[in-house]
Amino acid sequence: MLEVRGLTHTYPDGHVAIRAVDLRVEEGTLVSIVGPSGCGKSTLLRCVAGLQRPADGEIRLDGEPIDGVPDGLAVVFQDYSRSLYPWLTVRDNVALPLRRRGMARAQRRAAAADALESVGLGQSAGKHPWQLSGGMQQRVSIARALAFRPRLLLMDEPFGSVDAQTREELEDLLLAIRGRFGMTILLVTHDIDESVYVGDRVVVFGGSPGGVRADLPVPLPSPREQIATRESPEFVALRSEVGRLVRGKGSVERTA
Ligand SMILES: Nc1ncnc2c1ncn2[C@@H]1O[C@H](COP(=O)(O)OP(=O)(O)OP(=O)(O)O)[C@@H](O)[C@H]1O
Repeated sequence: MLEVRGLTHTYPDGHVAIRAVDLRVEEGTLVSIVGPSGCGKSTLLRCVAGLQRPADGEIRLDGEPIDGVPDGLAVVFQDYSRSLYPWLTVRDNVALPLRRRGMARAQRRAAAADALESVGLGQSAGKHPWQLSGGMQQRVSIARALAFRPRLLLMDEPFGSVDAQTREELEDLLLAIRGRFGMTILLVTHDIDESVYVGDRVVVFGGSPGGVRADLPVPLPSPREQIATRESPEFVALRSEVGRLVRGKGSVERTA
């Protein structure tokens, strides 16, 4: 369980990016966070990741306060090209964080191979990132995050740099991974359709300073399917509602 209470973050220049954010996420839930540019989504994620210390409020993961980067947490950012080391093989990129955690060599290789298999890149372990397409490189970033079996996976626009078809493949990969590993996931996205398609809940952020405008359950059955799910009346209705809320129209509600 992830609990965020009264979270406020002020940058050193005095800018208050988020104010009094409350959020509770049950274990194994995938929460999509959407909202207009600049409303503080990444700020929230960086505070939860322990990468920046909030001015006020608290964040607890399974009851333990987050103060610094917690164990069992992995982050995937949009810019895979800067997060992978070009001089290392795909296998070594995935295994590197395991080495830093003191895992023995044989275990590292096995964990990296398993993680690469689970993102469909078992055959590419010996290649270098620059030999792979953008979508494949982002799969490597996801494999690296999965390799040490995080309890909490934070993703900041992870599919923002790939083409539309690859994006759909990665969305389905994310759902498959969540089904297999069962970790809690916070996914920041600009894409309203994506927020509904992958989410168990959609949290709409807005305002300045940013805060939670709405927290909506996603009443769509699983498994989801790119065409049938997106055509369903429930999907269409929720996507419209989220769209209105993101644009600052529609009633503010917290229903999840
Ligand atoms: N290091 C910083 N110093 C000062 N202000 C910052 C800093 N980083 C972000 N901000 C400001 O804080 C606010 C929230 O930024 P943040 O990046 O969290 O928003 P966001 O919702 O993730 O935006 P986007 O969707 O465009 O990525 C913005 O007004 C931004 O300009």
